[in-house]
Amino acid sequence: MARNLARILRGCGSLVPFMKTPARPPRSSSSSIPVRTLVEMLPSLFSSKPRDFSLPNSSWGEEMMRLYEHYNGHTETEGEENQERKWNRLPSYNRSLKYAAGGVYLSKLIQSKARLFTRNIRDPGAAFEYVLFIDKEKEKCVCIFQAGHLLEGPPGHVHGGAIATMIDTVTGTHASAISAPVLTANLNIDYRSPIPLGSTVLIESTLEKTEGRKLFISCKVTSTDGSKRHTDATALFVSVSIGHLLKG
Ligand SMILES: CCCCCCCCCCCCCC(=O)SCCNC(=O)CCNC(=O)[C@H](O)C(C)(C)COP(=O)(O)OP(=O)(O)OC[C@H]1O[C@@H](n2cnc3c(N)ncnc32)[C@H](O)[C@@H]1OP(=O)(O)O
Repeated sequence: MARNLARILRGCGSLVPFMKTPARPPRSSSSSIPVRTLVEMLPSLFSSKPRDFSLPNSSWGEEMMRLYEHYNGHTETEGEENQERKWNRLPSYNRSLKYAAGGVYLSKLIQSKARLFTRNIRDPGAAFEYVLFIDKEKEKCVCIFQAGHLLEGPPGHVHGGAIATMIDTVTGTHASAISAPVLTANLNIDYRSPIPLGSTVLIESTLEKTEGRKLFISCKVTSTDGSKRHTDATALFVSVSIGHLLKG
């Protein structure tokens, strides 16, 4: 039993930042974790509160904060029929453990060290700072994205791969909110104008239709005042079983 737990926890080294890890006692052998240490670690493994990356931090600029405050819990009236759209913030964590299905899958996910790479950069503001809001009907998502200096591609501008990452993340989170788990089957991107490094932009996604396991989502990236179109995209997500995810 203790040996099995040790194996899971070794494969789980990336969880350590979330645990109140006691000072490591001397080991009797290089490959085993003392049972006492395991017992001390277990409660915090399952009760630790992960950091919600969608909450403001000190790196957020004025525009990011202004828009965050605008969308957070905000209700908009739009269209000729004066339809109301209420925006709800989606929390965002850097690990999948929270979404694990339990049993055999839980231990496999722990061993896989699953984590979301956009939420895995330690230096706040250095790369992907973003927060997503979704409407109650789950037809639309809006993301406020501040692009940090590590995302440079063309001098002074955001790398196209980083833009693709954000589009995949926004549309993928949108699709997951409707029918998790999903995988991206297809992503088409038109880059229309470069995004200045350090700027804040809006990424909006719209659910176009669903067909069986398929979700078709469109996406656009604009300046925050809407005057400049940076990028257009369409994405297809296919909802899959957890078994499909694990078999790779
Ligand atoms: C609140 C929520 C929070 C969540 C937080 C998480 C945030 C995460 C955000 C980050 C998100 C990051 C997300 C990522 O980065 S996901 C990582 C990148 N994506 C992948 O690695 C996916 C790899 N591909 C596969 O695993 C399989 O091919 C999939 C699962 C996609 C389908 O294999 P499966 O065996 O299951 O199904 P099927 O082959 O019978 O196809 C089913 C249907 O789909 C149609 N089809 C398939 N492919 C294409 C195609 N290319 N164009 C057009 N159509 C396509 C196909 O014709 C069929 O249609 P129909 O005949 O039924 O009409």
